[in-house]
Parts: sequence; structure tokens; C-alpha cells
Amino acid sequence: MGERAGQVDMARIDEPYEAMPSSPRASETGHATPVLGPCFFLEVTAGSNAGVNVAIDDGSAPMFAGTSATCELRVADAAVARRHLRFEVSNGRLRLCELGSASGTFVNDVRAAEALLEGGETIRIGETSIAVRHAICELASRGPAASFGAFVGTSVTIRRLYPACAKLAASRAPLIIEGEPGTGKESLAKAIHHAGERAFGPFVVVDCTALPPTQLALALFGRDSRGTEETAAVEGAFEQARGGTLFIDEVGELDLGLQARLLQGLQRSEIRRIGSNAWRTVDVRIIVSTRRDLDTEVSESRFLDGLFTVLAGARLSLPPLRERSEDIELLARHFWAIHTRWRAQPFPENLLGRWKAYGWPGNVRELSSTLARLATFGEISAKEAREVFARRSTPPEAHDTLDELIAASESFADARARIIAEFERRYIGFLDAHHVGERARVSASGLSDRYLRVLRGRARDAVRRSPVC
Ligand SMILES: Nc1ncnc2c1ncn2[C@@H]1O[C@H](COP(=O)(O)OP(=O)(O)OP(=O)(O)O)[C@@H](O)[C@H]1O
Repeated sequence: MGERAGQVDMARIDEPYEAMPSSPRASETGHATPVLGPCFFLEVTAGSNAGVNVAIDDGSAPMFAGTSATCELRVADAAVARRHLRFEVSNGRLRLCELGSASGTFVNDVRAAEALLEGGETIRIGETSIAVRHAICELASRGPAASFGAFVGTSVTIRRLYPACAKLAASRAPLIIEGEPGTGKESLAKAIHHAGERAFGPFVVVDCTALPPTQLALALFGRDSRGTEETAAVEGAFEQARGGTLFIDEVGELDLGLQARLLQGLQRSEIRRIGSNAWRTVDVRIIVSTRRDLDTEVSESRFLDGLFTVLAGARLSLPPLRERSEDIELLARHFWAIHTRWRAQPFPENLLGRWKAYGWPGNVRELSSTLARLATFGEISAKEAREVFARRSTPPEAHDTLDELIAASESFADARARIIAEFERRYIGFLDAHHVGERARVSASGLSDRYLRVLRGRARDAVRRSPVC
């Protein structure tokens, strides 16, 4: 998939989608015959929501209990956290995980942060009691799908997402995709966009960590002409994405002022360009991603509750690659085919064992670049790998670095992301080496201290050892 420049080069717009030949839609790959399996019912038996009940089975996405409107089991209880508990069915048992709350969670009156339940237990959170019942029933989904559009993954956790993705593709509901960097949030957003009726519209990306706050407003909302060439009218991403999807990457980095403006736009389906009082109707589907825990951001007043509620029409969470090693081989073969341009180049089977054991801190992005390097340079020794790829403390000639980064990238967007990441890492290194104290660095760089912290976090993420050999 390529990219074309919009009027605002701060937002990215993808070309119309070309489906991959081996990419069935999840909705096309499910079993026709019902599959029976373990299923759990959770029923509130005491508290102000007594009588409410929900079901969860082995084919369901994880389910949440708490006071937030986005929880499947929602309770009105002052002693319960917004997202208090997470449930999922694993190996025939119901796994419960407390997500952090002062009041705690009690299973059969014993405090528990994590528990594997079999049915028959009573969970207490705050003043609310929940009975757990076990049954055998028809499972929601047991499809053998290996991908959802171009989004590849066959592990149980990923396949569980596909039915929800198919439903989300058919709707206009806003969506939050959560996950560590490189887990595939943008790829999944794109796959959902391409599987729905907006597929023929644009997919526009605004990365909230790639721009200083002042430019983000311009990138999102555009600007009216102020009469000079330098201040010509600019169409923002909201307008560029008309009829399609606007993907806001790292929405948690938006400052509160922009969050309020975004909320207003979403509630009214109208936006105002910077410097204009005229409202313009917008027709976009919004998907946002975040590596931050937005529940925590809301409870610590860094993210607007109202915006969170509007965005969290649905939430999907992508686990890190280290928690779904079943996906590594499939993804590795997928990237190998792409990076070798489908040439009949033998897949490096001998490295699979090492890859499965490796922790992949950079997640799927790191796996993809590892395969790209191997496809370009072949297998190399650890020493060579360090010399070629880990030349990160001594800046090599600029064109060498760019060539390497480009060669290791799958697409223009990927290449640009890598180059920006490398630039940011070096810029932070330079700033830290030449200016003592955060105030001096803020003043020298012209960046806000908040944005500097974002860049520093990204720079830390970028310094990782390559498992190419
Ligand atoms: N499941 C997947 N199937 C195919 N490609 C994937 C998948 N997950 C990630 N990728 C590839 O890995 C790279 C990083 O993915 P992506 O940009 O979607 O991650 P992200 O979570 O949005 O990252 P960030 O948080 O840094 O923005 C891209 O090249 C993408 O094509």
C-alpha cells in the first residue's frame, strides 16, 4: 500500500486497498457447524445491579467488569474501579485478573489479584457480589482464520478478535485499539477500514507523537486562509478523511485543549478550521490507538472522561508478540514473502526456534524488520550484525543510515517512521549531551517538556538489540 501527499503532509492518506491474495476476511472463514465448549455466566447477585448477567466463552474477546460504560459487566458501585476486573476463558476455566483497585477483589471471601475459576464461586468487588456459573454451550466463534484482511495472526488471542473486527468493520462506531508499540494497532485499524463499506474512502493517519502540539491542531482541523501564500487554507485530516476513516495514533498524547476540540468534533460531526468560526460537516469513522492505559489517564485527569466515553464505543487490545508466540512463524513467513518480493528464496527455517524464544520488545515491527534485513543481507554473524545494524552510538554517514532504514522497511510509511524514529533518537542524544537540565533542553529545542518526554520515551524504545542472527 502506498501513500500520497495531502494538503497537510502531517497526515498520511493511504491509496485504495488491494486485497492480498491469501487474506480471507475473518467473516468468511468461520465454521458453519456449531461448536460446543465451556461457557461461563456471571450474574450480579448483590449490590445495586443485582440481576444483571453476562456470558463469556472460549471464542469471546476478554470481558471487563467495572463502572465504566465500556465494561460488558457494568456496575454502579462507588468502591469499584472503572475497569476493575478482566475475564477470559482459558483451557476450560475462567481466568480473572484484577486490573488494580484500592478496594480489592475477593473470591469466596479470599482476596485475589488473579484466579482460575471453575464455576460455583462468588466474586465480591466493593458492595457487589457476582456468582460464577459454568455450562457447556455453543461457542461464539471457533473459526480457523489466519488473518483478518492483511492483518495476520492465528493465535487464540488474535483469532478471538476477528469476529469483533468483522462486526466493527460493518459499523461506524468509534474504536480504541490498545497495545504496546509495534503490536499492529495501525495495521488492524486499516484492516477494519478495508473490510467495511468505507474501504473505498481514504484511510488517514495522524500520529500524535510525530508532531509538536501546535502542529497537531493544524493537522487535525486544518486552517482557513489568512490571505497570504504562507497562510493559505489547509484542509485537516478530518476533512481529508471524508467518507473514510481517520486513524489517530497515540491519542493519549493529545493535550487537554485538543482533546476538548476533538470531543466537540465527534459529538457534532462538525469541526471548525483553525482561525474560522464556520462549522464544517465531517463524515468520518474514528479509530484511535494508544499505548497508554486510558482508564488510568482518565482517573488521573489527563484524558477527558467525555472523550473517552465517546471513543470507547468499542475497545480492542493487541497483546505483545511475546504473549502470542504461536503467531511468530506465520508472521515471519508472511514478512519473508513480502521482503523477498515473493521470489523463491528459501525461508530461514533454522532461525525459527530462536525467534520463538526471543522476547521481541519491538513486537511485530521488530520481527518485520528482522526479516527485511535477512532478506536483504542474508544471515550474518553476531559481530557483523552489530556492525551493520547496531551502529547506533557512532553516527554513520547519513546516506548509509537512510539506505539501511529504507532497505529494512516494508513500505514508504514504514521507512519514514523508521527514519523519524532514528532522527528523534539522535536529536534527544544530542540535546542531552549538549544541554544540562531539562529547562535548558526545553529552551534549546523549542519543544514542550511534555513532548520532550514523549520523544525520550520513543528514543528509549528505538534502542533495542536486533535478533537478526
Ligand atoms: N498482525 C500483523 N499482520 C501483518 N503485519 C503486521 C501485523 N502487525 C504488525 N504488522 C506490521 O508491523 C509493523 C508495525 O505495525 P503497526 O504500525 O500497525 O504497529 P502499531 O502498534 O500501530 O505501532 P506504533 O504503536 O509504533 O504506532 C508494520 O510494518 C505492519 O505492517
